[in-house]
Amino acid sequence: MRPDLSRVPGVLGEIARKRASEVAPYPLPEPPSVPSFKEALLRPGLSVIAEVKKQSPSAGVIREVDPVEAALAYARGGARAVSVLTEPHRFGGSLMDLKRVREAVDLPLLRKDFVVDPFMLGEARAFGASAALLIVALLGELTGAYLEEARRLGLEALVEVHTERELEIALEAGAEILGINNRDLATLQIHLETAPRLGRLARERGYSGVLVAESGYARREELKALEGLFDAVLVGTSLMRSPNLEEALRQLVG
Ligand SMILES: O=C(O)c1ccccc1NCC(=O)[C@H](O)[C@H](O)COP(=O)(O)O
Repeated sequence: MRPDLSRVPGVLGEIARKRASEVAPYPLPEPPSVPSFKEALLRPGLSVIAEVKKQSPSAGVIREVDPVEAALAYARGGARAVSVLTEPHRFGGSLMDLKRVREAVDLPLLRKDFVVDPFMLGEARAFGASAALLIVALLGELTGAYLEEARRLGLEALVEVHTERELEIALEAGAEILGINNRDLATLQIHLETAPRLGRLARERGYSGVLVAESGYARREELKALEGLFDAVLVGTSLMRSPNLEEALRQLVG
């Protein structure tokens, strides 16, 4: 049940094909109990998923940081969930980061990686994630099958789209937590009107689940376009660039 990644363009394709080449199943530890990702995002007001992101293809090296320290600062600053990068080559993440953050904070954790094999879902659950990211641009028509496997494992899924076609696939697959990425993961270009546009379209198509806007947010006024439409926003780079993560988060959401 692996997607065909041969025609996935740009940076996204390079990262995904590398991750696919590395998947080698091994015995997984007993999964810990974890809090609900969805329930956390549905609390009143715009929820923030704060991302621990040491580096990225678009920003380069962002911050040398202990992921546990960053997650604790995010928790103090009011984050409702923490996204932990586990992709090692372009983001400097690891499953050990996820495990250590799980042991340090009570918030629900999102495994942020490029899931291209069902085994990566079992890893996410075993190392303490409440949810894993499923990128429709990678999984395509397999999105529904990966969603089913996640549910079987007791893992929630943030199903991420960037285009109208990907939105249709996500809705067809039965996504309950829908992420709309302002960033084109192939070209790295960011357009902040993407999330509101596709968020409105999702609601017009009858989607009543959780809506998450992702990427490119740095200032509170940029979040105004999300109010009344989105339940949550995922923010990484602008927080990680701030001298004080807790303060930056408080300023962002007030
Ligand atoms: O961030 C990148 O450069 C990137 C490149 C290729 C694939 C994915 C990438 N980022 C993943 C994300 O979407 C972001 O980490 C997340 O939405 C937070 O975005 P930001 O607040 O702009 O760091």
